[in-house]
Amino acid sequence: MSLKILIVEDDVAFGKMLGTFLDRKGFDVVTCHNGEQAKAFLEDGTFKLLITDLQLPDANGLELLDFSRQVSPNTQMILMTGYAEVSSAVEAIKKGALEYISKPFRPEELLMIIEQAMESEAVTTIKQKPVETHSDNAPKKEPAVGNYNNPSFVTGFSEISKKFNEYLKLVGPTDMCVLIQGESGTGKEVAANAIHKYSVRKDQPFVPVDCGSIPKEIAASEFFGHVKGSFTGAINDKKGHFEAAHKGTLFLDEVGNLSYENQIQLLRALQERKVKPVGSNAEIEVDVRIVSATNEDLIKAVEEGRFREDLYHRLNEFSVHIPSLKERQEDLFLFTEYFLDEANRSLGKQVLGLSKEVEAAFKKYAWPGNLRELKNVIKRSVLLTNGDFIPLDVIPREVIVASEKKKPAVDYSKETNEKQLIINALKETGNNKSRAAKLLNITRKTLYNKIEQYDLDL
Ligand SMILES: Nc1ncnc2c1ncn2[C@@H]1O[C@H](COP(=O)(O)OP(=O)(O)OP(=O)(O)O)[C@@H](O)[C@H]1O
Repeated sequence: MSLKILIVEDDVAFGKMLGTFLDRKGFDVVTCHNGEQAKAFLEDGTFKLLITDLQLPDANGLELLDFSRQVSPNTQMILMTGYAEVSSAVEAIKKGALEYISKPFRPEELLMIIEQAMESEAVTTIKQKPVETHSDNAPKKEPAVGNYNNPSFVTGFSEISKKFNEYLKLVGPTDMCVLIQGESGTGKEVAANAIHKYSVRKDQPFVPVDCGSIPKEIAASEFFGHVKGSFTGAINDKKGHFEAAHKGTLFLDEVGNLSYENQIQLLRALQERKVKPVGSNAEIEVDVRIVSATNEDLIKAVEEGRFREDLYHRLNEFSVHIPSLKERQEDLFLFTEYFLDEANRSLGKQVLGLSKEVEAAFKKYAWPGNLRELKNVIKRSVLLTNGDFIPLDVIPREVIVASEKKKPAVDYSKETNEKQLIINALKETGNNKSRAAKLLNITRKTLYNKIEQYDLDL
């Protein structure tokens, strides 16, 4: 007989993915989607482990915990929570839940908690059934589905990401010109789009313009349009980007690449809120919000006389620094999961996750190309992966070589600076107490005591 697990998850695809994963690992899994179904299963009294979402359409995980204690006292519980629900999770632990796991998480993390529980005999276990080998008749797996409110924008849960997203939300609804600064591939266009989506202009056009790729000779016609016959090649009237973005948002990417002459034209249009198409005498009024982005230091460009100071101040009514992937290291696996899901969907694949070796290499790599590089590496690897997990040999050489050069991770066993070590371990494990305790080489109970002793804010 194998260990019987009840999964309660209202996100049907995610529940199914977890169920399939654990089933393949040899557990006897039943998945349901609401509190009522869960209660009916629990009354049966045969489940050793209940893994439930905290928020269910008709119940709450804590309620299920109470219910389970009454009707099936031998059932242990793991709570799945959202980022902001840690206080309820702590309450659940106090009430006797075995552990909680913050979403989004990878199925392997859940497996680790289950295995630890089994090792510590918190869950009375009978041997698992043998793990299924891959066959063409194997049940189809659902791709991992994230838990994001907006399917195309991952906010991240590191402190720096939270702050950055807070800024986007605050400035979005205003009409301020925003300058987004950040390295290449960090998601500047995605952020500009988020600002647009947070504004009252959200149902109007969002027009992205790559200023780096417009030759300076035709920039005026690109921005302001032209009339037929105004220059050789102007065979028709053409609307410019300003007109196209009327009532919406114009996103000027790599704005630092505009020629000095184009900068003057742009400044004039912004000051007068009017544009004149090339070859026309008529001025057109435009109502456009400008969001621009740069990956160079524009202040330096101003100092060196390459960028006009007046335009810089005009564009920079509010500036936002977009963190590099290195700065938001804690979000690495959140983005990994998201891009994995995206790649699975676009390539028609069902890869479940990273192998342990790839996970370690990803952690050590510096990701100079940021999110774009991560996305590309994952898509390529998903394409080349035949099994459930991405193996090391499909990962680009540069990721492996660069990660091999790096020093090993911090040694958590040192007894100095205990509080900082605990903070680091919690950070490194995304606040997962079991894994943090393992890293620190202490029991989970000791870790909870230390958290209380040092008054660490969870
Ligand atoms: N928050 C996010 N959630 C999901 N995907 C993202 C996010 N940010 C960026 N991406 C993805 O990462 C890739 C790079 O993003 P984007 O093109 O916005 O970067 P960029 O900083 O504008 O790049 P460049 O400097 O080269 O213009 C895109 O494929 C985008 O979809």
